[in-house]
Amino acid sequence: MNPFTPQTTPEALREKVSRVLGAFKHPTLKRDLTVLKALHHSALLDSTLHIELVMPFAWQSGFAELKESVSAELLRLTGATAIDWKLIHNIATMKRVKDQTGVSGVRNLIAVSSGKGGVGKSSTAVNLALALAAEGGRVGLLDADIYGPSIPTMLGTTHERPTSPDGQHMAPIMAHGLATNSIGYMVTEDNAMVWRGPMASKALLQLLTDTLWSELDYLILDMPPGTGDIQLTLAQNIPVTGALVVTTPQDISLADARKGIVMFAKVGVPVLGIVENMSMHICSHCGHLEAIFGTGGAEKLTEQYQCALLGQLPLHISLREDLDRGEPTVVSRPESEFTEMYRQLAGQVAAQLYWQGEVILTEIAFKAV
Ligand SMILES: Nc1ncnc2c1ncn2[C@@H]1O[C@H](COP(=O)(O)OP(=O)(O)OP(=O)(O)O)[C@@H](O)[C@H]1O
Repeated sequence: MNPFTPQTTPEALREKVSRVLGAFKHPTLKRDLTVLKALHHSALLDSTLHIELVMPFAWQSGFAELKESVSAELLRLTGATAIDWKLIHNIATMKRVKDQTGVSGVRNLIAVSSGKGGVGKSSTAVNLALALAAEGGRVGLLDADIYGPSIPTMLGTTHERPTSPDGQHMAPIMAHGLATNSIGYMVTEDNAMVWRGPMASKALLQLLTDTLWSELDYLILDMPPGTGDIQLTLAQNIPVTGALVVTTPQDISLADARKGIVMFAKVGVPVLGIVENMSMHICSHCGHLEAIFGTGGAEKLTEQYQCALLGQLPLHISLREDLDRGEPTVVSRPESEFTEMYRQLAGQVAAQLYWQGEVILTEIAFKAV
């Protein structure tokens, strides 16, 4: 036992640790760690301070910043010579649209949408899913973009085919640690193009419910682009927890993003916020920044609709090249500034989902095998 702290009781130690944790400020903490009851365990053993936190949303980056910011203060206050930190994620299941029953095994379903095609919705969905996993969540990705299922290409899984362990359900295809499924695994692109509205929506609902998702904290749904009947049907019938709208800063894209926000509002799906993709072009030769699609548009949109601007991603050739190779940036360049941006986005999405919603008790997950 450290000579400075022989008299520290477990209660007094907990109180000290709580006070320091409670003062920590972070963009993902709308209320502090003591309000969250995050401190699960603290003990001082052989001069080592053991701290165990339990968080209800994916928080690995926030945790790293916490350690960096408060460790010196904790060592000083407790007389410990080292800290053994532990973070456990027990991710909360949040209330869904109109109290719908969830998908078996899935705690939270996040729809990634866009008012128009080509703004980088699928790219965002893929990198966001991987970033949420890096932040500590168990994550799945469902490609619902029936007219252009690009997820298998982006994950390098185009040759995979789902298997069925019971002749009725599909086992998801695992890629870079994500549980995935896509209409692209089952039909060729030419076939997908002829699907009509009701058929497409039905196929997607089936894909969602007939996949044997393992226990997932977050299932990312890459929606078909646009705000037509299919999107409306999906938004109405899928037990979505929250939606993101991806846009570029360009006027036309913003006008469409606006339609997306209105569509989700109509069916009572909470919009977690806007993601601005291709905010700035970064030249791969000289690093020069250029606002090809204009600036400030998404900010205006978030002011108008009072929703959060969750992240701004640049337009950069390596982001596209990584996706074309089936090795998304978040996994192929984990130390890059782009990965950092996606991880920040993931942290914001996870936090926003938690703070904006209402926690429900996790249902006992049962698999229909
Ligand atoms: N930030 C970015 N930097 C560079 N390239 C990007 C970026 N975002 C997307 N792209 C590229 O732009 C193209 C279109 O992206 P993506 O398929 O994600 O768009 P989408 O909105 O999902 O399109 P659709 O609606 O047609 O499915 C892809 O080739 C992708 O690699």
